[in-house]
Amino acid sequence: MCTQRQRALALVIVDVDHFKRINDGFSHQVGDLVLQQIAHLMRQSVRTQDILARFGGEELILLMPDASVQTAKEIAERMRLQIEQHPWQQIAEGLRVTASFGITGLQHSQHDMLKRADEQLYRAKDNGRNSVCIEA
Ligand SMILES: Nc1nc2c(ncn2[C@@H]2O[C@H](COP(=O)(O)OP(=O)(O)OP(=O)(O)O)[C@@H](O)[C@H]2O)c(=O)[nH]1
Repeated sequence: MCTQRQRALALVIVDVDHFKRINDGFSHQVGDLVLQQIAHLMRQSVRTQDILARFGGEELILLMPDASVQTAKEIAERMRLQIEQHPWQQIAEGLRVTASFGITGLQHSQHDMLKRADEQLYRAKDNGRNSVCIEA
């Protein structure tokens, strides 16, 4: 019989809060700058083995090999704070930006990870946004 040790993997989905309001209230160009800056801030906090990619319009996805959901949560919490505290007014006066995070991991199940991370993201949005939710 063959056995294989299951490695850890965490999946994080990040969605900018009220992004439509940013586009409508400032401009599409400001919206684009916000997305670029968030990707830049996140890249500073990821490890070399992590994969950060754009996923659809205003969403980013982060794949973290060998990370538990708990580790991913700590890193996501740091990113959330960095985004909240970034001096956005340097891009446009009055601009404030937050993001919501949904996280799941292989430790729960290998099935439907994207769907499950997305469910956590929606929980974060429901909790008032600017928050990190993990699969319990
Ligand atoms: N500037 C810019 N806007 C984009 C891009 N891709 C998607 N969008 C916009 O992102 C907005 C996404 O809005 P919604 O999905 O309604 O959600 P939201 O306003 O972010 O609100 P919540 O997710 O509920 O907090 C839409 O208005 C899209 O037009 C892009 O590349 N650049």
